[in-house]
Amino acid sequence: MALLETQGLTKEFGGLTALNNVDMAVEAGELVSLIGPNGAGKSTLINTITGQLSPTRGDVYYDGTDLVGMKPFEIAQLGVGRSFQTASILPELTVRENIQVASFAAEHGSFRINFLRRRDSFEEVQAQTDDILETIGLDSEADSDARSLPYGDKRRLEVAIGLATDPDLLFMDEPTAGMSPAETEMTVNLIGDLLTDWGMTIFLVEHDMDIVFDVSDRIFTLHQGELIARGTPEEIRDHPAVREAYLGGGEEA
Ligand SMILES: Nc1ncnc2c1ncn2[C@@H]1O[C@H](COP(=O)(O)OP(=O)(O)OP(=O)(O)O)[C@@H](O)[C@H]1O
Repeated sequence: MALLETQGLTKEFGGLTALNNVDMAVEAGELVSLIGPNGAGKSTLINTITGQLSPTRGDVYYDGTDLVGMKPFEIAQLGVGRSFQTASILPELTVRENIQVASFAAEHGSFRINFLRRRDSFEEVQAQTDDILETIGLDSEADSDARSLPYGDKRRLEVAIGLATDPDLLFMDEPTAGMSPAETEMTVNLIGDLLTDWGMTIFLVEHDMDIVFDVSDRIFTLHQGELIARGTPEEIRDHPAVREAYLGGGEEA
Protein backbone atom coordinates (compact mmCIF):
# COMPACT_ATOMS: atom_id res chain seq x y z
CA MET A 1 0.00 0.00 0.00
CA ALA A 2 1.12 3.55 -0.72
CA LEU A 3 2.00 5.88 2.18
CA LEU A 4 -1.21 7.84 1.61
CA GLU A 5 -4.27 6.58 -0.20
CA THR A 6 -7.74 7.95 -0.68
CA GLN A 7 -10.47 5.64 -1.89
CA GLY A 8 -13.73 7.00 -3.24
CA LEU A 9 -13.28 10.16 -1.20
CA THR A 10 -16.38 12.31 -1.48
CA LYS A 11 -17.38 15.49 0.30
CA GLU A 12 -20.73 17.16 -0.13
CA PHE A 13 -21.68 20.55 1.26
CA GLY A 14 -25.45 20.53 1.08
CA GLY A 15 -26.22 20.12 -2.62
CA LEU A 16 -22.65 20.87 -3.72
CA THR A 17 -20.27 17.98 -4.37
CA ALA A 18 -16.89 19.51 -3.57
CA LEU A 19 -15.06 16.18 -3.93
CA ASN A 20 -16.38 13.36 -6.05
CA ASN A 21 -15.03 9.85 -5.63
CA VAL A 22 -11.35 10.78 -5.48
CA ASP A 23 -8.87 7.88 -5.59
CA MET A 24 -5.26 8.89 -5.19
CA ALA A 25 -2.08 7.34 -3.91
CA VAL A 26 1.14 8.97 -2.77
CA GLU A 27 4.30 6.92 -2.32
CA ALA A 28 6.82 7.56 0.45
CA GLY A 29 9.52 10.04 -0.56
CA GLU A 30 7.55 11.58 -3.42
CA LEU A 31 6.80 15.21 -4.00
CA VAL A 32 3.32 15.43 -5.44
CA SER A 33 1.50 18.61 -6.33
CA LEU A 34 -2.21 19.22 -6.44
CA ILE A 35 -3.38 21.77 -8.98
CA GLY A 36 -6.75 22.92 -10.21
CA PRO A 37 -8.67 26.13 -10.86
CA ASN A 38 -10.21 28.15 -8.02
CA GLY A 39 -12.97 26.19 -6.29
CA ALA A 40 -11.75 22.84 -7.71
CA GLY A 41 -11.76 21.27 -4.25
CA LYS A 42 -8.06 21.40 -3.32
CA SER A 43 -8.55 22.77 0.20
CA THR A 44 -11.47 20.43 0.77
CA LEU A 45 -9.32 17.45 -0.23
CA ILE A 46 -6.53 18.37 2.16
CA ASN A 47 -8.90 19.22 5.00
CA THR A 48 -10.62 15.88 4.54
CA ILE A 49 -7.31 14.02 4.69
CA THR A 50 -5.97 15.89 7.73
CA GLY A 51 -9.18 15.63 9.75
CA GLN A 52 -10.44 19.22 9.63
CA LEU A 53 -13.44 17.94 7.65
CA SER A 54 -15.04 14.51 7.69
CA PRO A 55 -15.80 12.98 4.31
CA THR A 56 -19.35 12.22 3.28
CA ARG A 57 -18.11 8.92 1.86
CA GLY A 58 -14.83 7.17 1.23
CA ASP A 59 -11.64 6.33 3.06
CA VAL A 60 -8.24 7.80 3.71
CA TYR A 61 -5.36 5.50 4.62
CA TYR A 62 -2.06 6.73 5.97
CA ASP A 63 0.56 4.03 6.35
CA GLY A 64 -2.28 1.51 6.45
CA THR A 65 -4.31 3.32 9.14
CA ASP A 66 -7.79 4.56 8.27
CA LEU A 67 -7.84 8.24 9.22
CA VAL A 68 -11.56 8.77 8.83
CA GLY A 69 -13.06 9.73 12.17
CA MET A 70 -9.72 10.68 13.72
CA LYS A 71 -9.12 14.15 15.12
CA PRO A 72 -6.59 16.47 13.48
CA PHE A 73 -4.13 16.18 16.39
CA GLU A 74 -4.33 12.38 16.27
CA ILE A 75 -3.58 12.47 12.54
CA ALA A 76 -0.68 14.86 13.20
CA GLN A 77 0.73 12.42 15.74
CA LEU A 78 0.76 9.66 13.15
CA GLY A 79 3.19 11.81 11.16
CA VAL A 80 0.99 13.94 8.92
CA GLY A 81 1.87 17.63 9.16
CA ARG A 82 0.56 20.76 7.53
CA SER A 83 2.15 24.07 6.76
CA PHE A 84 -0.63 26.45 5.91
CA GLN A 85 -1.07 30.15 5.48
CA THR A 86 -3.65 29.97 8.20
CA ALA A 87 -1.18 28.34 10.61
CA SER A 88 -1.47 29.92 13.98
CA ILE A 89 1.63 32.01 14.43
CA LEU A 90 1.47 33.54 17.91
CA PRO A 91 2.66 37.07 17.17
CA GLU A 92 3.65 38.03 20.71
CA LEU A 93 5.94 35.01 21.12
CA THR A 94 9.43 34.67 19.71
CA VAL A 95 10.21 32.54 16.66
CA ARG A 96 11.73 29.86 18.91
CA GLU A 97 8.74 29.87 21.27
CA ASN A 98 6.32 29.48 18.37
CA ILE A 99 8.08 26.30 17.27
CA GLN A 100 8.27 24.99 20.84
CA VAL A 101 4.58 25.60 21.46
CA ALA A 102 3.72 23.65 18.31
CA SER A 103 6.08 20.90 19.35
CA PHE A 104 4.55 20.52 22.82
CA ALA A 105 1.02 20.85 21.48
CA ALA A 106 1.73 17.89 19.21
CA GLU A 107 2.42 15.74 22.28
CA HIS A 108 -1.09 16.08 23.59
CA GLY A 109 -2.48 12.58 23.98
CA SER A 110 0.67 11.00 22.62
CA PHE A 111 0.76 8.11 25.12
CA ARG A 112 -2.53 6.96 23.80
CA ILE A 113 -1.82 7.45 20.14
CA ASN A 114 1.81 6.79 19.48
CA PHE A 115 4.21 6.60 22.37
CA LEU A 116 7.19 6.25 20.03
CA ARG A 117 6.71 9.84 18.94
CA ARG A 118 6.65 11.13 22.50
CA ARG A 119 9.37 13.66 23.19
CA ASP A 120 10.62 12.95 26.65
CA SER A 121 12.13 16.15 27.78
CA PHE A 122 12.37 19.84 27.34
CA GLU A 123 15.96 19.31 26.14
CA GLU A 124 14.73 17.09 23.36
CA VAL A 125 12.29 19.75 22.21
CA GLN A 126 15.08 22.35 22.39
CA ALA A 127 17.34 20.22 20.20
CA GLN A 128 14.57 19.61 17.69
CA THR A 129 13.73 23.33 17.65
CA ASP A 130 17.37 24.20 16.96
CA ASP A 131 17.38 21.69 14.10
CA ILE A 132 14.27 23.22 12.58
CA LEU A 133 15.56 26.79 13.00
CA GLU A 134 18.74 25.87 11.17
CA THR A 135 16.96 24.00 8.38
CA ILE A 136 14.53 26.85 7.82
CA GLY A 137 17.30 29.45 8.07
CA LEU A 138 15.64 31.37 10.87
CA ASP A 139 18.35 30.76 13.49
CA SER A 140 19.44 34.39 13.51
CA GLU A 141 15.83 35.41 14.18
CA ALA A 142 15.20 32.81 16.89
CA ASP A 143 14.70 35.37 19.66
CA SER A 144 12.80 37.96 17.61
CA ASP A 145 9.10 38.43 18.22
CA ALA A 146 7.17 36.66 15.45
CA ARG A 147 5.19 39.85 14.76
CA SER A 148 8.37 41.74 13.82
CA LEU A 149 9.38 39.32 11.04
CA PRO A 150 9.24 40.39 7.42
CA TYR A 151 6.58 38.65 5.30
CA GLY A 152 8.84 35.98 3.78
CA ASP A 153 10.22 35.01 7.19
CA LYS A 154 6.69 34.73 8.58
CA ARG A 155 5.86 32.30 5.80
CA ARG A 156 8.97 30.30 6.64
CA LEU A 157 7.97 30.27 10.30
CA GLU A 158 4.71 28.64 9.17
CA VAL A 159 6.77 25.87 7.58
CA ALA A 160 8.80 25.60 10.80
CA ILE A 161 5.59 25.22 12.81
CA GLY A 162 4.53 22.48 10.38
CA LEU A 163 7.83 20.69 11.01
CA ALA A 164 7.44 20.91 14.79
CA THR A 165 5.03 17.98 14.79
CA ASP A 166 7.84 15.87 13.28
CA PRO A 167 5.92 14.84 10.16
CA ASP A 168 6.83 12.19 7.62
CA LEU A 169 4.27 13.60 5.20
CA LEU A 170 3.93 17.38 4.97
CA PHE A 171 1.08 19.25 3.28
CA MET A 172 2.18 22.67 2.07
CA ASP A 173 -0.39 25.19 0.94
CA GLU A 174 1.02 27.74 -1.47
CA PRO A 175 4.29 28.09 0.42
CA THR A 176 5.60 30.77 -1.97
CA ALA A 177 2.47 32.93 -2.30
CA GLY A 178 3.34 36.61 -2.08
CA MET A 179 7.08 35.97 -1.86
CA SER A 180 9.81 37.87 -3.68
CA PRO A 181 11.82 35.91 -6.28
CA ALA A 182 14.69 35.52 -3.78
CA GLU A 183 12.35 34.28 -1.04
CA THR A 184 10.70 31.93 -3.53
CA GLU A 185 14.05 30.47 -4.50
CA MET A 186 14.92 29.96 -0.84
CA THR A 187 11.63 28.16 -0.25
CA VAL A 188 12.07 25.92 -3.30
CA ASN A 189 15.54 25.01 -1.99
CA LEU A 190 14.03 24.33 1.43
CA ILE A 191 11.49 21.96 -0.11
CA GLY A 192 14.39 20.13 -1.78
CA ASP A 193 16.17 19.86 1.60
CA LEU A 194 13.07 18.47 3.28
CA LEU A 195 12.87 15.78 0.63
CA THR A 196 16.51 14.80 0.55
CA ASP A 197 17.89 15.58 4.03
CA TRP A 198 14.75 14.94 6.09
CA GLY A 199 13.42 12.13 3.88
CA MET A 200 9.97 13.66 3.84
CA THR A 201 7.07 13.06 1.53
CA ILE A 202 5.58 16.36 0.38
CA PHE A 203 2.10 17.18 -0.85
CA LEU A 204 2.12 20.64 -2.35
CA VAL A 205 -0.77 22.87 -3.35
CA GLU A 206 0.63 25.61 -5.52
CA HIS A 207 -0.69 28.01 -8.11
CA ASP A 208 2.72 28.91 -9.54
CA MET A 209 3.01 26.44 -12.41
CA ASP A 210 6.72 27.10 -12.93
CA ILE A 211 7.35 25.81 -9.43
CA VAL A 212 4.92 22.92 -9.80
CA PHE A 213 6.50 21.70 -13.04
CA ASP A 214 9.98 22.25 -11.65
CA VAL A 215 9.76 20.37 -8.34
CA SER A 216 7.04 17.72 -8.67
CA ASP A 217 7.55 14.02 -9.20
CA ARG A 218 3.86 13.73 -10.04
CA ILE A 219 0.95 16.10 -10.38
CA PHE A 220 -2.72 15.57 -9.59
CA THR A 221 -5.30 17.81 -11.23
CA LEU A 222 -8.68 18.47 -9.68
CA HIS A 223 -11.56 20.10 -11.50
CA GLN A 224 -15.01 20.56 -9.98
CA GLY A 225 -14.23 17.96 -7.35
CA GLU A 226 -13.06 15.31 -9.82
CA LEU A 227 -9.53 14.09 -10.31
CA ILE A 228 -9.25 14.65 -14.05
CA ALA A 229 -5.57 13.91 -14.58
CA ARG A 230 -2.52 12.53 -12.85
CA GLY A 231 0.99 12.04 -14.11
CA THR A 232 4.49 13.38 -14.42
CA PRO A 233 5.00 17.07 -15.19
CA GLU A 234 5.57 16.12 -18.85
CA GLU A 235 2.31 14.18 -18.95
CA ILE A 236 0.33 16.95 -17.28
CA ARG A 237 1.75 19.90 -19.19
CA ASP A 238 0.08 18.92 -22.45
CA HIS A 239 -2.85 17.02 -21.05
CA PRO A 240 -5.99 18.10 -22.93
CA ALA A 241 -8.31 17.81 -19.91
CA VAL A 242 -5.96 19.97 -17.82
CA ARG A 243 -5.72 22.64 -20.47
CA GLU A 244 -9.48 22.58 -20.88
CA ALA A 245 -10.05 22.88 -17.11
CA TYR A 246 -7.83 25.95 -16.87
CA LEU A 247 -9.04 27.62 -20.04
CA GLY A 248 -12.65 26.88 -19.13
CA GLY A 249 -12.00 28.36 -15.66
CA GLY A 250 -10.58 31.51 -17.21
CA GLU A 251 -7.09 30.90 -15.81
CA GLU A 252 -3.86 30.15 -17.54
CA ALA A 253 -2.05 26.92 -16.86
N1 LIG B 1 -17.39 24.84 4.34
C1 LIG B 1 -17.96 24.91 3.13
N2 LIG B 1 -19.29 25.00 3.00
C2 LIG B 1 -19.87 25.05 1.77
N3 LIG B 1 -19.18 25.01 0.61
C3 LIG B 1 -17.84 24.92 0.68
C4 LIG B 1 -17.16 24.88 1.94
N4 LIG B 1 -15.82 24.79 1.69
C5 LIG B 1 -15.68 24.79 0.35
N5 LIG B 1 -16.89 24.88 -0.25
C6 LIG B 1 -17.14 24.86 -1.71
O1 LIG B 1 -16.53 23.69 -2.20
C7 LIG B 1 -15.91 23.94 -3.47
C8 LIG B 1 -14.43 23.61 -3.38
O2 LIG B 1 -13.79 24.59 -2.57
P1 LIG B 1 -12.25 24.53 -2.18
O3 LIG B 1 -11.98 25.67 -1.25
O4 LIG B 1 -11.91 23.17 -1.70
O5 LIG B 1 -11.53 24.80 -3.57
P2 LIG B 1 -10.00 25.14 -3.87
O6 LIG B 1 -9.60 24.32 -5.03
O7 LIG B 1 -9.20 25.00 -2.62
O8 LIG B 1 -10.08 26.67 -4.31
P3 LIG B 1 -8.97 27.85 -4.21
O9 LIG B 1 -7.90 27.54 -5.21
O10 LIG B 1 -9.76 29.06 -4.61
O11 LIG B 1 -8.50 27.89 -2.79
C9 LIG B 1 -16.19 25.40 -3.80
O12 LIG B 1 -17.33 25.45 -4.62
C10 LIG B 1 -16.47 26.02 -2.44
O13 LIG B 1 -17.34 27.11 -2.56
